[in-house]
Amino acid sequence: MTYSVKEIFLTLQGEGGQAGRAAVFCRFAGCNLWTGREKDRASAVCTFCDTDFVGTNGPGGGRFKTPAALAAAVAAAWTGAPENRLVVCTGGEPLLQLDPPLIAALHAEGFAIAVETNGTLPAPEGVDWVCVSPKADAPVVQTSGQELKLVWPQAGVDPARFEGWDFKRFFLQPMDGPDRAGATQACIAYCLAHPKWRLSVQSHKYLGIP
Ligand SMILES: C[S@@+](CC[C@H](N)C(=O)[O-])C[C@H]1O[C@@H](n2cnc3c(N)ncnc32)[C@H](O)[C@@H]1O
Ligand SMILES: Nc1nc2[nH]cc(C(=O)O)c2c(=O)[nH]1
Ligand code: SF4
Ligand SMILES: [Mg+2]
Repeated sequence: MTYSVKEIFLTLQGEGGQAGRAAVFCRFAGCNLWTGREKDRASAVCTFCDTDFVGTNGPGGGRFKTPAALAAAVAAAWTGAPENRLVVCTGGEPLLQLDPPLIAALHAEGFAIAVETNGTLPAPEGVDWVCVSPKADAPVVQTSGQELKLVWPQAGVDPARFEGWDFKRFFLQPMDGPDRAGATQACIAYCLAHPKWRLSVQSHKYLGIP
């Protein structure tokens, strides 16, 4: 298949349990919960998205005709020493496009593969790190993985809803937007009262890195 990619860039993972780790981000174009157009935001299933995932015109983006071509572009973005290579497949919704041939090609380039997903599609075999971030009005089918990272507060979502799911760690990530400061205070208070949950700050936004 042809893969549509918005952008490919090297940075530090800013969020969750691998925060601080160097990674190539492969941001796939398109999402099943929002068109990405502002005029559709209010009527979308997911209304708080902080990301431009429309089109293939970002740095390193494009349409890749083969898994090997996309894996080579990811490898070319890795400029550090060869060990501990990590690619974070995000989007948009990466599980609309990440398929077994691409997983094989990324592994062949020496990468561990992480995904950031809304959980509405099953993760294929072979993904090394699954981060599910549930959205209030979108049924989740991927209820296991390395981390569950809930953007919070989300109207009508009690974190306790997810506590029986099969994840190694549970994170609350303050919702960025007009009241990020208030969301951060609410997440801190929740984690102090419910120590199953840890705080995930979007550290890249404070550091001024991508
Ligand atoms: C842009 S999404 C792409 C991956 C996938 N579609 C998903 O939602 O998990 C990447 C991460 O950013 C989180 N995110 C999106 N908008 C956010 C916001 N306004 N504040 C905090 N986190 C946000 C998502 O929940 C997800 O964990
Ligand atoms: N540095 C950095 N870390 C991230 N972790 C998840 C991100 C995403 O947009 O999926 C992201 C991102 O966009 N930048
Ligand atoms: S599911 Fe993810 S990519 Fe899609 S609109 Fe929501 S946060 Fe953005
Ligand atoms: Mg982001």
